[in-house]
Amino acid sequence: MELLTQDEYKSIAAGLTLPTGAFIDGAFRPAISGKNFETVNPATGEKLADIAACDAADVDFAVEKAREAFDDGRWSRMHPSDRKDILIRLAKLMTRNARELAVMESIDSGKTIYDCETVDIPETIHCLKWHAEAIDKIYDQVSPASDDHIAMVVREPIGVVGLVLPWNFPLLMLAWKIGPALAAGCSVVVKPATETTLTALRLAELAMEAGLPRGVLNIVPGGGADVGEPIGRHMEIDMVSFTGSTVTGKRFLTYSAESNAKEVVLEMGGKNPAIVMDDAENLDRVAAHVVNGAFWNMGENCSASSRLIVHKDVKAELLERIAHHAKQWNIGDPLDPETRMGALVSEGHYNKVCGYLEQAENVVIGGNANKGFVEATVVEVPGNHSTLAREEIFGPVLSVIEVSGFDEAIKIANDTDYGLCASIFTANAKRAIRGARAIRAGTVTVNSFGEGDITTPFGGYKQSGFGGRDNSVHAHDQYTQLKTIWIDLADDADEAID
Ligand SMILES: NC(=O)C1=CN([C@@H]2O[C@H](COP(=O)(O)OP(=O)(O)OC[C@H]3O[C@@H](n4cnc5c(N)ncnc54)[C@H](O)[C@@H]3O)[C@@H](O)[C@H]2O)C=CC1
Ligand code: BAL
Repeated sequence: MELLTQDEYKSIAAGLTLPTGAFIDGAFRPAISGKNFETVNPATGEKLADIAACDAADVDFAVEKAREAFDDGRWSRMHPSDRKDILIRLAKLMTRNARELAVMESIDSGKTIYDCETVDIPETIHCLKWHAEAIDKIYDQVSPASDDHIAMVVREPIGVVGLVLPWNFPLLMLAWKIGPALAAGCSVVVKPATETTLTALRLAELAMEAGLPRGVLNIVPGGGADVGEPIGRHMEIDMVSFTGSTVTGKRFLTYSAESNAKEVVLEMGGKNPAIVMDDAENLDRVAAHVVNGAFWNMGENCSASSRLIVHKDVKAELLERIAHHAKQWNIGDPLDPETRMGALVSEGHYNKVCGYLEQAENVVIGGNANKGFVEATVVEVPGNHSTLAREEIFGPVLSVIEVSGFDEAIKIANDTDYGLCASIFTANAKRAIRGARAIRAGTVTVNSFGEGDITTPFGGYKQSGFGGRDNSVHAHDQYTQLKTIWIDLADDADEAID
């Protein structure tokens, strides 16, 4: 899609109708308490809307409606091909409304319109379509059996699912979860991040237009303690899938243990290493990847390459080239299509990132911050023990650690509580494969930065992930459970039971 001008985007933003109610049982509603919370544009500080501030009572209502929908089979027992048709209709409606969704996402989150138009919205649509297309092609199984029995292994939707979302890719993370959950036949209760609720509400409206039966997709806006915790502790929710910080993710294990032992899938933080060895080819290209990995989406990305582990012999040249590429990541109005770095998501998060910048003693590139915007920053750190090398900053801050050899690089890469993503830049194929195997992370890219695509599973080792994977057919495992149906075929079956 061709990009518009800044003025054209501003005019779309000014004309948007923003959804403000909770979306439960197919309709927008105020919170039962009547309370609201403000959502603001982090790039300007302007209030955008007052949104229903839900709590446990709204969660109960949404779960009741989701359970009703699941149990009467209006979606869970619909023929998979019919579910597919409705989800594809939703994807088409999103395509028709892509521009509006991109602008809404940008003003609500501070993300650049460039990213919203070229990545977030198209990837969201692709994700929904992909899972819809997959669902009538995933087969149940018949087990290898003796003559005396036949056993079927049937995949059933898990039931009512709670989805608790982060603010860094609001629509895309929603799609990563509702794509497979709805395709599988589940009913869902979604809690968007408080900072970024608007596009989830709009998507729910489009889903109704596409023909999704009421009660199947419910969006309950509100705070973590008010809505997230009641979802985690709900006795009628069968499974929760969460993306966000490790601290909050772990709480869901407690909620589950203290309620109904619901299944929990957690996609959490990262402190992802990019290893650059002395034999890496084309340092300019490597620098472009490292910069993209560190600064894309203002570093508000769980898979951001936030630790550069670089061989001492190539460090100086690589940093020079990184400085050159970092200059192209200009800060500006997120609605200007030329802008590559927008505003951080909230004042609170901006202050947190600035707190880390204050700890930086050896700033090589950038280091400045102003009113919600932070420059692409590269910091040399004394070693992997420093705070900047260990904690997830979730901002555009790249910490550089110098090493003298491959084994040392791998050891440092693994010296972290996290294990989400990693990349290795080397021309030596054996090193690349040995490194990829040795690094304890869910995704390792070689001579590139990335997190794979919809066809490949995404999730973390160690404290980056728990219980399952997003993306690919493996994502369907989260939202389904296996049932064995065993049938005795022996002539004397009745006697055998006695
Ligand atoms: N891995 C990732 O993709 C993300 C990581 N983060 C990290 O987390 C840090 C804090 O950001 P937050 O927005 O506070 O992340 P968070 O992990 O606290 O929030 C994620 C979701 O959990 C909900 N939540 C918060 N507290 C909860 C509770 N006690 N019980 C149930 N649900 C709860 C939030 O409302 C949001 O919907 C960031 O600075 C960043 O480092 C944040 C967002 C995404
Ligand atoms: N990068 C997609 C997953 C996340 O940041 O939460």
